Amino acid sequence: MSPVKVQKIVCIGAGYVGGPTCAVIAQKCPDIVMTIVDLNEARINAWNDEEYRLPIYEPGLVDVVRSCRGRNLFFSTDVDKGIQEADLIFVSVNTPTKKSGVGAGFAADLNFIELATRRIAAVATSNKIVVEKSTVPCRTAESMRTILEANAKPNCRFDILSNPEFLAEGTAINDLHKPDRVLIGSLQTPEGLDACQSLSDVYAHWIPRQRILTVGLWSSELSKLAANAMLAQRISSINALSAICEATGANIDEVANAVGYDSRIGPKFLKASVGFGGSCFQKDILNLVYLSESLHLPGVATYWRQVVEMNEHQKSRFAKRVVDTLFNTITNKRITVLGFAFKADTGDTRESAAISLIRDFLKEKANVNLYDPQVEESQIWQDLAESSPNLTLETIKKQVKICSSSLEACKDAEAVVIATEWKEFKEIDWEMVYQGMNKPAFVFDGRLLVDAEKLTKIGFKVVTIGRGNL
Ligand SMILES: NC(=O)c1ccc[n+]([C@@H]2O[C@H](COP(=O)([O-])OP(=O)(O)OC[C@H]3O[C@@H](n4cnc5c(N)ncnc54)[C@H](O)[C@@H]3O)[C@@H](O)[C@H]2O)c1
Ligand SMILES: O=c1ccn([C@@H]2O[C@H](COP(=O)(O)OP(=O)(O)O[C@H]3O[C@H](CO)[C@@H](O)[C@H](O)[C@H]3O)[C@@H](O)[C@H]2O)c(=O)[nH]1
Repeated sequence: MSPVKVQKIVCIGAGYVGGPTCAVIAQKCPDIVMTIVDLNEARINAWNDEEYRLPIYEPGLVDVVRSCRGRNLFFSTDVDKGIQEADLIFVSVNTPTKKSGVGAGFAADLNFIELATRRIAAVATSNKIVVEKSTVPCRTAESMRTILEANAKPNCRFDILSNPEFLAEGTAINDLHKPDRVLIGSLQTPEGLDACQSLSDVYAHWIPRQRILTVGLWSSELSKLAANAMLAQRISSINALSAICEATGANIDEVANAVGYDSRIGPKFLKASVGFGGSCFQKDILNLVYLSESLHLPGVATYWRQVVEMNEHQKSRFAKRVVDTLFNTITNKRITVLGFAFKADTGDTRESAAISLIRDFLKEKANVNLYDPQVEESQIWQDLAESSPNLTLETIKKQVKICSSSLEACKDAEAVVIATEWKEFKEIDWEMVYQGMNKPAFVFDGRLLVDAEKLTKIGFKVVTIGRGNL
């Protein structure tokens, strides 16, 4: 046998990973036909939208899709046809934290992976390379292989690879064009190594070979969880230090800068914040916690769990600081929350710190004005309803007003809380905001975004994460 030259790829799952990743593969590999399939018809329709109103907001994505959709990039709901025609299948479905049953609240829900795997086995009529793109617990590839082999048609073989994705939302296109590395895990058998070579050849269209790391399957799966756990751990560490700064008069930016100058530590991912969000960090760490417990390593599980607990503490600590500073009550006061996405340059709200903040403000019976430049209104109502199950949506809508600009949102407010680091919040006409607010006018900067000294000169009382009150 020799490595198969990949000509047709299907990606199952047209989400935040499948969409951008495979659009970039199509852009960089004009000799490969790429089809992205999904059961969600509305999502596929949006990917095919004539005006390019795509289902996710990601800078640069529209240009990539525009350059190859209809040429060698296709979006479809016909999952079976996609599977049958492809030589290589990416499985890029969601793997959320389990909500019930064994491991609820920690383990990854692998139901979507299993359904996609069973579908591949049921409809494939030729050999396939099956690539785990989703983030999964260590040894999931083994379960996939068992399912595929037990249901394979005669003369139909499956080789399984792990190829976790490391893109971050908001910078996905740049991350895909110039990744730090591409990781491919395979069985170390001749067939496994051939499959690995086939996928490496796809990436080698635009990524230098020395950045394509090939390892064993289980190392690849675990490396993805490890990378996210270590990134999140840095944020929890700097956030823990931000609490000490607030109590001592040290400045977290100065501390992070001084610490990050050490080349063994490095400057990235040391930005203190109101807490990390996103669909991955919390989910993947809890997954690691569950894995550690299943392996009878409770000390290891406790260590990683603390990274998530610190994050929860940071979010509630910040909400409490708002209440404490506003003279211990925010009942009936108008609080403006700027930003609802979990970070700038995305419309994604999964695990966004803003959701926890607003939930806490609603508990205190505050009125909230909210503005985010990208998040859809329907998504905001859904997130707020889910986070405050004891309140009816009608009550929430009485307390929360979604505004169409920062200026509108800040009008008549007692305090502005910056929850997401959108660049436009830095550039607001703060003089005008000040004039329209009740006095004393407070700004709570949960993202180290605005120039606190400048705002103080205007007249604001500025409270910044990781700094004592000015
Ligand atoms: N979002 C990120 O930035 C990111 C980055 C790296 C890795 N990941 C991982 O990648 C995976 C996908 O994440 P995402 O954010 O793209 O999820 P997502 O929810 O945006 O997309 C998953 C898609 O899969 C579809 N799907 C589920 N089961 C299906 C099936 N059987 N057949 C066809 N379609 C099916 C869903 O309809 C959905 O559209 C997860 O495991 C996640 O942890 C995510
Ligand atoms: O110094 C920092 C850096 C990030 N954040 C916050 O951390 C969260 C996650 O940010 P980021 O990692 O940039 O975005 P994600 O899209 O969640 O990407 C992470 O999760 C993905 C899914 O697994 C991985 O592929 C990426 O490598 C990994 O960075 C966001 O709320 C950020 O605001 C901070 O508070 N301080």
